[in-house]
Amino acid sequence: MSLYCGIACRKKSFWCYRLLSTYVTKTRYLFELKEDDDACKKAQQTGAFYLFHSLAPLLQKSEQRYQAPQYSLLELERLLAKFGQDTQRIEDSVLIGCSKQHEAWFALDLGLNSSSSLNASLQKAEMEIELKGSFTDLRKALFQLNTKDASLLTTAQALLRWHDAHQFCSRSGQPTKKNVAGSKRVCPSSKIIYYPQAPTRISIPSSQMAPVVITLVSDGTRCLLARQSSFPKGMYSALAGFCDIGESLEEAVRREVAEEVGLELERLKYSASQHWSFPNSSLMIACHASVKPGQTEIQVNLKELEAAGWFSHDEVATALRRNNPYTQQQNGTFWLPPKLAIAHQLIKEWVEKPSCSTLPA
Ligand SMILES: NC(=O)c1ccc[n+]([C@@H]2O[C@H](COP(=O)([O-])OP(=O)(O)OC[C@H]3O[C@@H](n4cnc5c(N)ncnc54)[C@H](O)[C@@H]3O)[C@@H](O)[C@H]2O)c1
Ligand SMILES: [Mg+2]
Repeated sequence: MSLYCGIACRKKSFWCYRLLSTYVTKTRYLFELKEDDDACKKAQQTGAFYLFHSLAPLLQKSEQRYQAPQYSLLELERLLAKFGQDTQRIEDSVLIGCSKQHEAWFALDLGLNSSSSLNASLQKAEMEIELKGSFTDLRKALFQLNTKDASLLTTAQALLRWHDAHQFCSRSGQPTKKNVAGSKRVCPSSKIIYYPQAPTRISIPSSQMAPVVITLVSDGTRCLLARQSSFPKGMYSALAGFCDIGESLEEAVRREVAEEVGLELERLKYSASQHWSFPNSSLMIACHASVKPGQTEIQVNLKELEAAGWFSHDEVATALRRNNPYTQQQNGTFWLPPKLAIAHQLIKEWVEKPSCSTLPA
């Protein structure tokens, strides 16, 4: 087993970006902004903002086409000042993506009640005159926008709507606070962390199921297994991760693999699903995926994983035969999740049919 305990070279950020594909570096850059408020605040300085009013995006017409204008932080601050608003309102913005060159994109709704500023929301008509555009119902706007803007604004609206609906903790009743990127909200009193989809974490049994993708990556002869520090000693599993709001399952699979081990997928194929209760209700959606031969160098994201590695067919088939690893665990022996876990089913499926035919990712 060639186990990479990933040497992440810290260069201003979590990883050095050499050798990683554009897609992987972009994914990891966004992961960093979601995890690090200071990094996200810094990204706002050079980023671009899309504007909404009561969940309707601002569109401007140029020639016969509509486009969604972007504003710099400075332009936004000037606009707010012009209408007597403090710049605190910018704290309501959410991270929605970035360019290949790592220009971060944010969305800000000027019409929803602000949880960061005491100012009232801005009047729609006045803003449209000032901005020479119109705040347009998103369903209508989707017919007028290019695919990139349509997808970005759909994610933006979902995130802005979620934050607007989760201003208070369902346990303490206290106001919740969003992180700079808007990838979560925390209640300072109950310490519950809310993620865009469902309330999660500690003690609040979620009435919803958070969608989670779990992927067994193969390079044709080996499969990729990983472990978190929270796993029982010696246990390795497939890569798993919560879907982000606005994401398709395929996008979530590709993003999670890029974030966690720095690999870009070539193909993926749905396998099965499972309800999973730990730590809260999740809907596990399991896939097989493959990487291009020769593009198999793992770069472990040490903020998420303790280790990851490629395991041969024989090693995994042997591990599957270990029926109760807790009693049989010897030093250096790795073992797999229990039969009940869909990770076990995925791995067993791969051992029985190593070349599960997969579809383009
Ligand atoms: N049934 C199985 O075979 C199996 C195998 C592996 C993992 N899992 C489950 O999959 C889930 C996701 O695995 P992971 O921890 O690698 O996820 P992950 O890779 O997304 O990392 C967890 C992080 O995601 C963030 N996050 C985003 N949305 C979240 C939400 N709705 N709830 C909680 N955290 C959220 C948090 O920052 C959290 O620390 C876990 O609950 C785990 O129990 C199940
Ligand atoms: Mg994970």
